[in-house]
Amino acid sequence: MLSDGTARDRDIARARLQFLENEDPPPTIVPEGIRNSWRRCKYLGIGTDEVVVPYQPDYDRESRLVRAAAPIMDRLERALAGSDACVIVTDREGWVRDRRVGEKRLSAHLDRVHLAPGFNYAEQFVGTNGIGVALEERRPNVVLGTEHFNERLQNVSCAAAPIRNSVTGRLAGAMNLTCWNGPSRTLMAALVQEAAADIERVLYESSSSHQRALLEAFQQATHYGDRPVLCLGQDLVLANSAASARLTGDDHRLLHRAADELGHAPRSRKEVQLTGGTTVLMRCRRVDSPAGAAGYLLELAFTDGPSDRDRSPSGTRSRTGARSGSGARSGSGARSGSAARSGSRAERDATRPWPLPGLAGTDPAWNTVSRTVSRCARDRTPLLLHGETGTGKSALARAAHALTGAASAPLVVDALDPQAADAGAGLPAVLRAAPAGPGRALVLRNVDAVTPEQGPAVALALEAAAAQGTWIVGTLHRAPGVPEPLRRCFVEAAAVPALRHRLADLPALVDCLLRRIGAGVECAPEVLPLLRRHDWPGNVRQLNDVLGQAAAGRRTYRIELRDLPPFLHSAGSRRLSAWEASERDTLVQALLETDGNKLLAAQRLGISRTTIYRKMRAYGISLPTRP
Ligand SMILES: Nc1ncnc2c1ncn2[C@@H]1O[C@H](COP(=O)(O)OP(=O)(O)OP(=O)(O)O)[C@@H](O)[C@H]1O
Repeated sequence: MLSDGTARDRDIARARLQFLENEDPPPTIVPEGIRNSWRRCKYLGIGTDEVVVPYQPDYDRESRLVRAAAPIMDRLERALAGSDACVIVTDREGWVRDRRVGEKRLSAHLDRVHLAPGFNYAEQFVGTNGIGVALEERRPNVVLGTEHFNERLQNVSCAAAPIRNSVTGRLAGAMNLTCWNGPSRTLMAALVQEAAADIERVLYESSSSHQRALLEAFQQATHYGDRPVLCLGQDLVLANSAASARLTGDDHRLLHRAADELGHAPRSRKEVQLTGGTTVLMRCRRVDSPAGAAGYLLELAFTDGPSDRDRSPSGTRSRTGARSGSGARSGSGARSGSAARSGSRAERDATRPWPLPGLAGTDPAWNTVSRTVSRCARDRTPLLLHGETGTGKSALARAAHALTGAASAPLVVDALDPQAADAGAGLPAVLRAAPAGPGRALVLRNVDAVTPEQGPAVALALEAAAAQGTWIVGTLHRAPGVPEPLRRCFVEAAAVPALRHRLADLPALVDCLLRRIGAGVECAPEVLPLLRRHDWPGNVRQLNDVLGQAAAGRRTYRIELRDLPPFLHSAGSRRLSAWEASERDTLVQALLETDGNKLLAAQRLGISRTTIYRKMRAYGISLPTRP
């Protein structure tokens, strides 16, 4: 830890000022983690001289995290009594849940900068700080004095470490130690990491015996080698990277059903056809815990459709499916384990971004599908892309085709287009008329909408185009939907991940889509967390529409919470009637206009405050508190 006057502090302070005036921070002076955080802060337009953070005084003081952290916080409070140090625990969104301070002056200072229970210290509100960086980058870090983005935090230093739920692998919160500038940074970092590990251990011990049994079985099975392993419990899915890269959430359900059908045989094998058409041989073992059957451990061997890495140099054709871990939204914990240990080529490839022109994303499943589509475009391998609507199937084909240096864009034909789907020879005729030859690409959207009558003629037209060198791509929402005569037209298949399964890509996608919408349009910092809460059934297309409409109707230079459509402010899972949807929208509008003040909103709508609370609960409305 350095005192205010050290040369390093001065250099960092100077680099920060230059950075604020648009110079990139010199890597020799500013550590990489800090540089990256400063860039994120600048992108989000975070203030540098005022601490303005959301506050929610009503939170669960008995949450699992708070209970797990309590004995560790008690111990640290005793150890740090009278010292110039403070320990803080936050939840995974950065809300401060507990704080213990050694001495009064530091306590008063932290109150002034709102580093106190009920306030949110995520990076998107306060800028570079230990808690924010630990949660954003999911790793321990130290932020010293002038490295803080906000000037008001520069007379303290902090070390923080993420707290993970070791069963699900998910982030649970962060542990942070803050003190006046001065003490040794190594000690701070070591102390905070040890405390985070202790909380993780308590969390593990408080998990169910089913979950612990599954995790143990999973760890044993993945300890050696990198064969695909999947563990399925009632509320938990564990997959190593070799399995998660090739299975979708629907595949998990199929495999679960197949395992159930095997009954109670201690070890058995079964062949299962996955949603992408690939067949997998699963070896299944039931996992028991002291409380009964916990779930299944499946060791998988993909018996057809070798993946990228198995493709021989002589050009043997293959089928691939790609997707990252799954099911997190359906109430199951999902994690990818042993990626570091296994390190097969497919896994390493998945972590390497594969940028395509005009598209954003670096999620492993997105990287894998981008790489597959590019290879197919280069080799003219007919490809079937499946994934929910708006995930970017046509966009991928367009971008990969452009990357081959082709002069013309792909011709996109939609089998659902009434003209193409015309009962006469409509669709086959449209396909036959498409310009064909090397350098051309033909995308047939909604392949599954081709009628049985049209199927044979459409297959012939696609084969004829492919024979002339045209790259053929088919898109549809669910892989098994390809009608029989058309199956033979496609040599490879790949899954495009849903947006809710790659939410880490959200900031890059928002950035990319806003650039398309127009120069200078940006989002207020509190917008991204709200976008992250949504499921996005319409995927990137829906995100694009929401941003486009919000940008068109924005009242200031940037998109604010109140510019977003009301459905984003509510998290209800039930389908609403038209009347209910309109009631919810009116409620959200009133709350936004009164800055979340329920009393004012109730008065404005002529209803009681109790009613407004009840309706907010019923519709799942929770407006982030505005600073
Ligand atoms: N990774 C991405 N980066 C930027 N924009 C994207 C990305 N993925 C999709 N989009 C945009 O989202 C919109 C929808 O994409 P696209 O039409 O390719 O979806 P799709 O999966 O083919 O949909 P459908 O199944 O309905 O045909 C397009 O505007 C596209 O440019």
